[in-house]
Amino acid sequence: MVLPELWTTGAFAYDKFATEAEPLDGPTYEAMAKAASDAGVWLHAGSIPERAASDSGSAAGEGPLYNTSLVFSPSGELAASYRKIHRFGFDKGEAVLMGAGSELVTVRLPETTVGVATCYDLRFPELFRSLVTAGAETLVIPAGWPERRRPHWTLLAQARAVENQAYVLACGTAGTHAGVPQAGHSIVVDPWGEVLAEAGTGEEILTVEFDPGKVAATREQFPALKDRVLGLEPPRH
Ligand SMILES: NC(=O)CCC(=O)C(=O)O
Repeated sequence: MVLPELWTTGAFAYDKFATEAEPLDGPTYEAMAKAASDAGVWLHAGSIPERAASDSGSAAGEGPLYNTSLVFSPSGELAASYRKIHRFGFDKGEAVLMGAGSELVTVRLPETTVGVATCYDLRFPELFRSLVTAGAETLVIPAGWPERRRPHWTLLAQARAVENQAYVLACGTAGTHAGVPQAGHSIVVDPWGEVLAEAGTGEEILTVEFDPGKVAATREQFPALKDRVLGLEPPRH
């Protein structure tokens, strides 16, 4: 199960990031750990505004903020957390308010290895290539993507699937966040680039069954990933 980005505050509700921020193991962590174990499922619980502990040991609440995703196992254990690496700089909000993550995160499930990214990360193919190099076969992307740029959302989700020969599960917010209409349109794309399921603009539960073995089969039948040329030099002039 996958939830969207910053659903506890609203993706574009910059004024709420600091006031609604939680430590990693705060109330949302508790509720989502219980939800995962009650349902007995792997749960990517979307992201929260995380208030990290202060390095300097000063009073609680003064550490940096991060846009942090949480992934729980079916027993309710935290399997992984991921701090969004590419902050949305367009209107300064996130890039000013949040710190940047610096670590790639993959999670081994029994059926597939998941690579984790968040929203704006979708625009940066090198992140996904690094995740695939680290073993990812399924790319999971919670997002708060605006309706205004919905064509980019579906195009980029398909592009990341095709170029990496991986499943893409991208879950977007619905409704209006701080005056910005959201795209919704959560989407599941297979390693060949075919859209297996796509939601509408409104709130919706999207259910899809997929074959994790299709990643290896696609990579074997059409081995484009093996033909990469790495380490190209910049032009000399
Ligand atoms: N929440 C986000 O990262 C917004 C990204 C976005 O609107 C875009 O890339 O376009």
